[in-house]
Amino acid sequence: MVQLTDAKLLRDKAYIDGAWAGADSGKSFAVTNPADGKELAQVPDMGAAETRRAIEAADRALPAWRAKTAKERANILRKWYELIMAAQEDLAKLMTAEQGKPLAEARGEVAYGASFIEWFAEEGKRIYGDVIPSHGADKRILVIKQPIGVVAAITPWNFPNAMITRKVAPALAAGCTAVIKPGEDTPLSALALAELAERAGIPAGVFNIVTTSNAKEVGGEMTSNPIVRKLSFTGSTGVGKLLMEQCAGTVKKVSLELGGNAPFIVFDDADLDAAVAGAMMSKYRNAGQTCVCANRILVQASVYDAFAAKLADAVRKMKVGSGFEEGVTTGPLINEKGIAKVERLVQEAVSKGAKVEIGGKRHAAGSNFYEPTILTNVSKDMELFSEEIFGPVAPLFKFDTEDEAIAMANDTQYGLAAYFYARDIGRIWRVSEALEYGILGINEGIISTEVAPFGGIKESGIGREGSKYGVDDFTEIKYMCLGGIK
Ligand SMILES: NC(=O)c1ccc[n+]([C@@H]2O[C@H](COP(=O)([O-])OP(=O)(O)OC[C@H]3O[C@@H](n4cnc5c(N)ncnc54)[C@H](O)[C@@H]3O)[C@@H](O)[C@H]2O)c1
Ligand SMILES: O=C[C@H](O)CS(=O)(=O)O
Repeated sequence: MVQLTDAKLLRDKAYIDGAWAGADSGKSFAVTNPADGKELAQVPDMGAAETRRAIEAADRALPAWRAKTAKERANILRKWYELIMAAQEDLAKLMTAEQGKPLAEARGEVAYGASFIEWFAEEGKRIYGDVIPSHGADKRILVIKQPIGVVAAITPWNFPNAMITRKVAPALAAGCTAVIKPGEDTPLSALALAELAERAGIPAGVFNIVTTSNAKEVGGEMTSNPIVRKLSFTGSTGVGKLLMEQCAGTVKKVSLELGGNAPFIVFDDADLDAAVAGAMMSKYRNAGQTCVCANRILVQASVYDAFAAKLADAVRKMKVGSGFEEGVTTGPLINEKGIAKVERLVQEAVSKGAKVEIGGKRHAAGSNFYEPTILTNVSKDMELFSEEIFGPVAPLFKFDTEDEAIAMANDTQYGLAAYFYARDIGRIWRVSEALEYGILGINEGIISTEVAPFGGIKESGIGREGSKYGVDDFTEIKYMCLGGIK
């Protein structure tokens, strides 16, 4: 069990229409610690009927919530932000227990997640419209923006707090109401957010959490129910495509934050120490389980050996173990499926000639732990060039020219994040404009912040989260033509 200061933050019921509820069937499913497999809690295993009730509750709550002024909603959201930050340690412990990331990373995610609530509480007050010069002397043209309505959100396990607040904060600030299905591996962080939302005064029905091990059934209700006007999804590209198809039947607006295959390019004019520091942060954060992790490290031939040696020195200093253990940098992967994928990709690369410089196998700390790994002598025909690794594995590819690096970097159906290290200003502009990605880290390995637009192109998604752009996805534009004015 997790020892919390505020025991009420560990909730084992779903949250619908302001009430803590079990499944109609009475069924529940286990939430386990990926570090040791121990059960943390049982949560309700809900289905379509409960999801429908949550959607209907959100619909009933919508008129009063959207009728509040932006400032009234902002005051409530600000209170939620303050309660989350006051509970940061407990929320971090819950997250490390159910997701595995080191406690320091979990604390960081809680603050990152809360920053979206802080940011959008203010942005909700700046959802401006337009007065447009009229096309007729007897007419006046106005444009207003209104909340899109009931929002359904489906979120992943790798950031079980921030991927929820990154959607719910702009939605609620704009006057929408929301129903969330969190990842089945990590529902406790979501339920703790609901407990704090209730304490903050977010009215019943405005924010609902449906827990389930049957994502297909709950998602099927979310994507087909006509009351839902918007689906916001964060997860794999494959599931994103499926949900997008399912939303077509009722022409729902969709926002998709999907998979990545980030290139991390080190040019011969890079500051190699800075590049190594950036690669460590980008590649190994959350044991490599982030959508913006460096997935392919591309190093110019003349600096390849020097970079590889420096990176290896840094990786050797990493510590694998439980996220609660002091000094641990790399926790467990989320489950057997996740670690089996990493194992498959490494073994396939080795079978085609890759050399394991460091790591390359499961760690003795437990069945879900994988050694931080560096592979050299890798090539484009290996599956890890095209597939998202989602583990602590850094394949170092070699290139000769700038054009070759850009071609390799863009040789993927993904387009979320890309990184490169260089100091020549002409190169920085040429490469920045040539890379086909939604986010660039230039001499920087950590790029995520609430003030900037986060999102991808190609098969990495649709829409942006965070920044002044993030609220647009939760509003509809209405054009008003006032006639009869003489
Ligand atoms: N772009 C981003 O911001 C971002 C952020 C985090 C994770 N991701 C991506 O998510 C993936 C890892 O997360 P994951 O393994 O949880 O992804 P996933 O797609 O397997 O699951 C994501 C969510 O979708 C649900 N889901 C799965 N199948 C479903 C279905 N048929 N109908 C409805 N819901 C369904 C899951 O229960 C979970 O809540 C990676 O590809 C990663 O790149 C992207
Ligand atoms: O995994 C995807 C997250 O969006 C990563 S980040 O926390 O936003 O950098």
